[in-house]
Amino acid sequence: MTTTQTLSDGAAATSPDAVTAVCLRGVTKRFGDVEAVAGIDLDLHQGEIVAVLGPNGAGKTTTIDMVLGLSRPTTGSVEVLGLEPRAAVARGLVAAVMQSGGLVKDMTVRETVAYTASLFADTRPVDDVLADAGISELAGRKVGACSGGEQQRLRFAMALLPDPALLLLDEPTTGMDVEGRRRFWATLRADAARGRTVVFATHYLEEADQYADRIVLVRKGRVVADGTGAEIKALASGRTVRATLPGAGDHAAAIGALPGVEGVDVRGETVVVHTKDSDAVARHLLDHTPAHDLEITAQGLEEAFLSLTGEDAR
Ligand SMILES: Nc1ncnc2c1ncn2[C@@H]1O[C@H](COP(=O)(O)OP(=O)(O)OP(=O)(O)O)[C@@H](O)[C@H]1O
Repeated sequence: MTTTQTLSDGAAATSPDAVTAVCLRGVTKRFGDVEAVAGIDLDLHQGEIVAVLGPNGAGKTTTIDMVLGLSRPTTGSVEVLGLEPRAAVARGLVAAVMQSGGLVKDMTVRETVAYTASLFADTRPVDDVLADAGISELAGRKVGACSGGEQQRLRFAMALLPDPALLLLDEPTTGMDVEGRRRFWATLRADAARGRTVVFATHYLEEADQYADRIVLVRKGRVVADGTGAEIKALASGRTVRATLPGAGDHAAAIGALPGVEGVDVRGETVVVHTKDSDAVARHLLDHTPAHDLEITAQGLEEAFLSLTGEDAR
């Protein structure tokens, strides 16, 4: 897939006159020979929970860094709530939870949050953000004694201090257990209902599908699909038809020419066909070849993701 597939306007929670939370226009970012972001146009709306989904090296972190004003695009423009990213951050409108760094092991959880609060002119009460992040009971614990998931929730508490209109999260639930994850998303969902825009980067279609209103799929620095979880899954709703086929090699070309067929693998006397129209393939195999023992399977979520972002994605 080389062109962006815009499947919905993603504006369900938005009134027509709402300010766009994040606006990217023709954004590229180069590091020497590497084009980490290769031309992204994107509008994210207030109150949306958006997953930026893509494999390693797709450009997710680079894009988030530009939205945070940590780096500037090579070309194009980034606006956050109508402002230049650094101006939006300086006003406390944007906060982020990144994967690592930013914590002092010898400080307690409460000291860490209180210290961060002291850096802002105006923040929410420390106890409130500890409670929202589900770590009130850990307040007196040294950061170094907290698990990875607990440290991630501590970063989340710190990010909630300025009550940001836009919250950016890079792999937010790494290390969290099931209950921690559930609480985390429940908090984010409640905040989004009050208008906070939440953008998170993830490798997992399942997490994106479960928690995001909208999934922006990136691959090699470009947006390759943009829509709800159901829409993204439908894009890759192919099936696999497997059959025993004596002389499979002689039939491969004809099978490959059938409508909807995306790939044909011949492994000895077994043929494996990836297709959007499994009925047509099954009909052809049974009517025009000596195929037998047909099996038709639907693609799982992870396969759908791989077929949209893999090397052979069209
Ligand atoms: N500071 C840098 N210098 C050189 N290359 C960089 C730099 N930062 C990122 N890259 C490259 O840009 C590309 C995109 O990286 P990025 O970290 O944005 O991907 P990602 O989608 O966040 O990946 P991951 O899921 O692995 O975190 C990669 O090829 C990466 O190696």
